[in-house]
Amino acid sequence: MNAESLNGRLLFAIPKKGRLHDTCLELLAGADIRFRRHHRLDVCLSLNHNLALVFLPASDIPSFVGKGNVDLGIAGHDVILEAEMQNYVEEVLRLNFGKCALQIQVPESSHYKSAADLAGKRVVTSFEVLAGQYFGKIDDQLNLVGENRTKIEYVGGSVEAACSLGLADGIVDLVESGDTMRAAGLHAIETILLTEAVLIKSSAQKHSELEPLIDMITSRIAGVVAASRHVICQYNIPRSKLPSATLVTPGRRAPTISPLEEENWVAVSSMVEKKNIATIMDELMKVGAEDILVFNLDNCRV
Ligand SMILES: Nc1ncnc2c1ncn2[C@@H]1O[C@H](COP(=O)(O)OP(=O)(O)OP(=O)(O)O)[C@@H](O)[C@H]1O
Ligand SMILES: O=P(O)(O)OC[C@H]1O[C@H](OP(=O)(O)OP(=O)(O)O)[C@H](O)[C@@H]1O
Repeated sequence: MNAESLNGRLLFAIPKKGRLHDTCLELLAGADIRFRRHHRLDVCLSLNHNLALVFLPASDIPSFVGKGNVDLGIAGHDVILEAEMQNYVEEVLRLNFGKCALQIQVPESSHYKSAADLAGKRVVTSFEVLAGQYFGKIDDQLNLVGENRTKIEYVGGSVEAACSLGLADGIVDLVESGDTMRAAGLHAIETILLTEAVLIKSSAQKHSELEPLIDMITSRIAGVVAASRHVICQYNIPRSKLPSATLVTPGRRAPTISPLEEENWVAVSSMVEKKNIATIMDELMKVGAEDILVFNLDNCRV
């Protein structure tokens, strides 16, 4: 492939490894963006759209999109803020994965109870901008100046080892399950930010001839994301109990109701949020539903 073969193509940046990579590939498959990635090659042409995928380090994607080097990308909300690209990229769609929290953590054995207790101490992090802004405000409130201000040290990884190595009094890092934090003998004392993966485009992208393709990709990915959040719930119920059941499963517009061969019984089918399904099934049983079945959705446009 040469540079000319990219001419006129939409460039779509995808994290090349790490936490977001696998789910991004699932989204591309769900959006029917086909490609063949050659071993060790980070740029590849789509086989069925006028676009090329660019596999980049997750933390570089906001700057590539913000500076207009690529048109579209998937990145954590956290790294957009860390790269200070929030005014240069537009967050088009929240993607409902890569959810975690940027938290201030200290050794469980320490006496630090809040970020203010750590002010003036040593904090190690890969998020020096966000940590710097957060502690900067606290330092200002406490009128700390010069050497007395909080010392933010950057490390590229293994942040959680910093306290036990004696390099830090506290750290700022991402937490999802909390396993990494607990394994390192740390606990969280404050949350700086909640984050998830987002689809981003360059703010300068408006009115480009690529806009229709961006809109189509956005709509396809939105469909895959919506499908992952929902299930189809189907059940049988006596017609007389339908009013209470449809309060439990109102559907997006309305539930689909079909007559059964058995007199006075109907089958109901309705889209519901996956996270509520257990409670919904409990409620449906209480109002007299039977034969409750739940199906995953592969894809949708809602
Ligand atoms: N434990 C986690 N659970 C969910 N999402 C996470 C988790 N850790 C990180 N993320 C999200 O994934 C993004 C990439 O994190 P990852 O740990 O893969 O980065 P990385 O290894 O530094 O990637 P790269 O080196 O390629 O930049 C983070 O910016 C965050 O948005
Ligand atoms: O709360 P948990 O579920 O344990 O997740 C938190 C860990 O996940 C991320 O690192 P990751 O495992 O992606 O690897 P990295 O440190 O190499 O970036 C993050 O930096 C934490 O170390």
